[in-house]
Amino acid sequence: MHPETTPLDSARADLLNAITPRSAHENVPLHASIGRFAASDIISTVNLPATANAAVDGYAIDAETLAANPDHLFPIAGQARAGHPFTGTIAKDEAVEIYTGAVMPDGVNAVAMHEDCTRHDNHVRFDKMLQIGANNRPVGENLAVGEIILSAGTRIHAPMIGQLAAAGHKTVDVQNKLTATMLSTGDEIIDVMAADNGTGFGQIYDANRPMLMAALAGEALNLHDGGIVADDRDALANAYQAALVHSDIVISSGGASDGIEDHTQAAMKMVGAECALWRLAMKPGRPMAVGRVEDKFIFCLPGNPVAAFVCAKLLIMPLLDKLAGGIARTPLRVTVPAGFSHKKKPGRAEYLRATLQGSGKDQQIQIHGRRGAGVISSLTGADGLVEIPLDNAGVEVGMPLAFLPFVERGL
Ligand SMILES: Nc1nc2c(c(=O)[nH]1)N[C@H]1C(S)=C(S)[C@@H](COP(=O)(O)OP(=O)(O)OC[C@H]3O[C@@H](n4cnc5c(N)ncnc54)[C@H](O)[C@@H]3O)O[C@H]1N2
Ligand code: MOO
Repeated sequence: MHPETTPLDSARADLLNAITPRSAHENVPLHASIGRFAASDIISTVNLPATANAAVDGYAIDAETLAANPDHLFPIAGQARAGHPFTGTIAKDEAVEIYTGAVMPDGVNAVAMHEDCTRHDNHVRFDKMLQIGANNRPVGENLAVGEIILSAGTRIHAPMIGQLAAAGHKTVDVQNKLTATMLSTGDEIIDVMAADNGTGFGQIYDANRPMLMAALAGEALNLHDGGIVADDRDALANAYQAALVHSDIVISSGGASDGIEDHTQAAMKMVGAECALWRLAMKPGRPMAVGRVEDKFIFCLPGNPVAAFVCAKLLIMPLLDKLAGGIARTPLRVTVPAGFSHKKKPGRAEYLRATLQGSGKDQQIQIHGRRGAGVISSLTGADGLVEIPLDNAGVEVGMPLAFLPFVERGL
């Protein structure tokens, strides 16, 4: 008998609903706000640019004077460079030599590129007509007073840091980091960093903890290394309990299923966790479990490394966003035709590792690597995941499917 499973979307939605976001926040220097969640709206108190300025190198004039006198040889009244504004006065029939980024002086309203002008000593003739406002960047073109620079809950990325710096913000009010402990379970698992003599018969190196800690490293988390715990329910319960003292979340991998050596369910009970989810209708990732202890969460990832990685990305990351006071991210889904066929029974969504091949109309999704849930090499070199929906009974070439890109191939 197959146990009940929950579709990923409804599991994620229910868990998101069950989360009360943390509200503590702190002020951090601008450069340290990368990857953090804005704690409040930041409204611009400035116009950017603050003054109209030239968008090209050339000559600034009054466009109406030029329209009335196309052949006029404009005397050059002076020079305006970025950081060196022209502060003199300009008569209607005069021009200013101007460079990109220089403040537009009073009395001119358009800039001609020098390629479109003919210079005669200290005069210039314009070879083309100009519209008022041509080649100048108006006040507030980038950002106007009163506009939102950043909404509360937004995850701060590099362009936002650029915009905040441009608007004069030295610090940002961000949500506090969550604290998480990552541990691996299994009698067969040994720590690659601590092993002097390789693996013994039947032993394997811990791949999940280094991989998952690396995957979560940029996620506004204080990450603690909870080490490796034996296949023993008391040891696992003790490890959960110890981690819960200082962590908002505990993430374990392995022992999530219900074999004789799978102790996560029992250990969660022992620490008083209420089972908020057990078993997802997806492959890989079926044994995934989530327990809740007051406002803290225990995430029990399946032991198979690909299953652990996929569950961390698709289920845990959005939950962490919300828990940290941010807007839960929804992965980008791009619909692309399948370049492969695949047999599958309805009732379980599948997330296969994939690459995008070809371009334009010929772009197709191809399966990357071998298929098992333990095959880490299917993740290395993949561009992303392809989702084969739960109800789908198989894939034929040309069938449109959702492709979920990994960040490594995003910009
Ligand atoms: N009778 C059934 N057997 C299994 C089922 C099932 O429904 N009925 N589910 C299968 C699925 S699906 C998965 S996924 C696995 C996961 O189960 P567990 O979470 O209990 O994982 P383990 O048994 O502990 O380990 C599975 C596999 O992964 C290796 N592993 C574990 N931890 C690590 C680590 N830190 N680094 C590298 N590799 C790790 C472990 O050695 C096993 O090979 O269960 C299926 N079985
Ligand atoms: O669904 Mo398992 O999670 O095949 O690896």
